[in-house]
Amino acid sequence: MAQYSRVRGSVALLRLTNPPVNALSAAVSRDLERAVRSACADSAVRVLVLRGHGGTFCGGADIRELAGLVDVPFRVGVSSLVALVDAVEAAEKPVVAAIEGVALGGGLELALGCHFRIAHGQARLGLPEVTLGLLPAAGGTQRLPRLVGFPAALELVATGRDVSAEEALALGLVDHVTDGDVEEAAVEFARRVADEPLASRRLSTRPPPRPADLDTLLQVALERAQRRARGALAPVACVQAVRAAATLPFTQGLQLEQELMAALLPSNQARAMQYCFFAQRIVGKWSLPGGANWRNSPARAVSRAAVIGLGTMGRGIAVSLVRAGIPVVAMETDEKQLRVVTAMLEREAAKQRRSPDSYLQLVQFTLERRDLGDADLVVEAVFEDLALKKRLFAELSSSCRPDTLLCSNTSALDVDALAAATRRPELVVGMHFFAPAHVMKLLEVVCGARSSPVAVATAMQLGKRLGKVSVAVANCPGFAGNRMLKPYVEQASFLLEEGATPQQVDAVLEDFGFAMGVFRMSDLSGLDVGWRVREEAGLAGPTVPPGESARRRHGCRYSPLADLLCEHGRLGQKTGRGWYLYEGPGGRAATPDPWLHDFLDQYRRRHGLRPRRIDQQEVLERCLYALANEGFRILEEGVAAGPEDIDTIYVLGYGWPAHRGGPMYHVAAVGLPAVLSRLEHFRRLHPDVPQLRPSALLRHLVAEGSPPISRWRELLKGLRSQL
Ligand SMILES: CCC/C=C/C(=O)SCCNC(=O)CCNC(=O)[C@H](O)C(C)(C)COP(=O)([O-])OP(=O)([O-])OC[C@H]1O[C@@H](n2cnc3c(N)ncnc32)[C@H](O)[C@@H]1OP(=O)([O-])[O-]
Repeated sequence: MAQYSRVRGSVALLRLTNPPVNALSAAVSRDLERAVRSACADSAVRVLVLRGHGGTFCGGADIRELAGLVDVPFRVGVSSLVALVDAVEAAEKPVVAAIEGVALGGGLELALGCHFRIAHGQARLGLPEVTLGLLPAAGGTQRLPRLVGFPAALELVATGRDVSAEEALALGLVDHVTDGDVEEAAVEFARRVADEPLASRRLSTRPPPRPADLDTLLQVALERAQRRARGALAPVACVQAVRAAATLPFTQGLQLEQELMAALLPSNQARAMQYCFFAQRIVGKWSLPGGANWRNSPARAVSRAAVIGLGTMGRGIAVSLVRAGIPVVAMETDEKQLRVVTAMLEREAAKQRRSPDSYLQLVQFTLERRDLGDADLVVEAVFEDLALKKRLFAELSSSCRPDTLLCSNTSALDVDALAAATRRPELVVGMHFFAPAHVMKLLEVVCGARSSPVAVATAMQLGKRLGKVSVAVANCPGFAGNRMLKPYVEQASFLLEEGATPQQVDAVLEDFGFAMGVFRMSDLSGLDVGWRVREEAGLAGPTVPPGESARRRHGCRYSPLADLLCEHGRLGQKTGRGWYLYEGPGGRAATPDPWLHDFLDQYRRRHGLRPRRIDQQEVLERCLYALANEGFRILEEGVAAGPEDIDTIYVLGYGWPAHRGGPMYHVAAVGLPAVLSRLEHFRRLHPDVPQLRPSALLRHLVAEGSPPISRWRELLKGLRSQL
């Protein structure tokens, strides 16, 4: 696990070995500590270089231990790591960290215990513990501010953001960056510093920097963390721990860090976030009914891509591709959009500290379909209109190379219908990005009935290359994410009919931890999007069969409230009014609108609906259980392979709070029998709402004694699966 060998006579080279990411399990930490002590005791050794095996320094503490998934008490992992970092820092001989790949979490804390840090130019460094519901508890919150100052330390610890080697150098986090061999550079560096005094290099003994505005800075950071945490405990604890570095001596700061960690480690929030971490890895292990899977189906290389349509979605997709270094041919007729995408690329280049040209030269704008001919993969991102898309796919099928993959960014339309319009249905898949596509981490890969393993593998792999988490789902209206949104939005609308207000419903959902309540979200994305879909489905507008009552469709309850707002020209933020009032068209600040409240009153009167007081619990249960119930149906039909897929989609694509794990994790945590009983209760009260009828899978799981969520995937394999 950790060996040392002597190189160039007096340099001890320690190699941390625990593939795939050299995680510091309790055993590995202890082993490395022993190796450090023996190297220090070796009189032939003057200086130590610490590196990781296989191109990675260290991915941090072993999350499986912290999450209680292996048979090692989590506190043992923490204390072994603390002891290791302390031993490294206390060494009487200089220790140089040679960082390549990543130094994350406990891995960076280990590097902070070293006296010098050398990084490869491509390395990434960070303290992502907060994303696991934890904090850096091997001295990271105390050493980092002593090295890089409070503003940077507060930001890095509370957000978990990782930085490039270049940024790390600018922050003072590393001493030197090399684009050559990091081990060689570190050994060279070590020989130069072998005789340097170490006192000032031990961060625990350094006084923390004290800028004049430190108190204000700490207060602002705490308030910001509280505001942004939306109920999550870890970001606030992170700031409290870093703040201790300003007010307490090192050992007492460390003590507080440990106490905060002891509170976070066994918390439900940390469990939920660690579940999310593993869920995001499980979803990469896709399989298809014929036996093809992530292991046996290699992806095709994508060295040139094309994007059709540079509207909101296409622009973000093009930027994502360019950022990943993939040349893009972008087809768009509207010159205004070309200017927008150019400006976006310039901004992105500045963010990544690259020259604008390095990005702009990767994009070729065109009006001609023949220029797409050479692409390995085309992503269509035109208007959401099935007939238009089918025409386009038919044309692409004749104008592109026969092996070009044809992908659609549709968010709900039938991928099989698009495939059927081509002469290569096996090379058609859905690639459903989420807006803004260069920011959002989720990609739904929609596998059509005829999509080939290579098409699925290539789309999944491309998503990963773009820095996203790809989730494979089967083709059905709305796929997994948008399909589950429908009953959720519907319940919210029914609640308005029954007496709630948009701000009441949103406040409950935002208190739960959603980035945005359902009505604010609908105003942001535009009410007309759903209106168009409902018109096409014969639910709204002129296509509704004559004689259909306003509040019923196909014998079931229907709320026309959103349609009525659209008819009043209230399309959301873009028109300056929707469920809320905004400063003007394009405004962002939502305020309650007296017009809407009058409108709701009149609507209720017109339909003989007597408003009643609706409590928070009912809002939460009706909205969230209806959504999760649809999730069970999706699992039952095999549209998604497991609860981890649905939870990943909701956390990364729909603002579901990670500290609550995702909709399926949430209902499992509440208890399936309780959820079933509440759904049965609501179903009795609303017999004309089919979405409240508990799904067969939920009933089945309850009948089986509510097995833990980690077993559902296996149980589902016995059911019909499209994946
Ligand atoms: C104690 C004091 C406080 C300290 C706390 C910490 O350090 S908390 C930790 C703070 N650190 C972090 O939060 C960093 C978490 N890790 C990452 O961000 C990424 O894994 C990566 C960037 C290191 C590599 O990305 P990549 O795309 O190349 O690879 P990939 O992501 O697909 O993973 C490959 C396999 O490795 C597994 N695995 C990974 N890390 C760990 C781990 N620490 N542990 C255990 N396992 C880990 C992962 O599950 C997967 O297993 P599978 O499915 O094959 O059975």
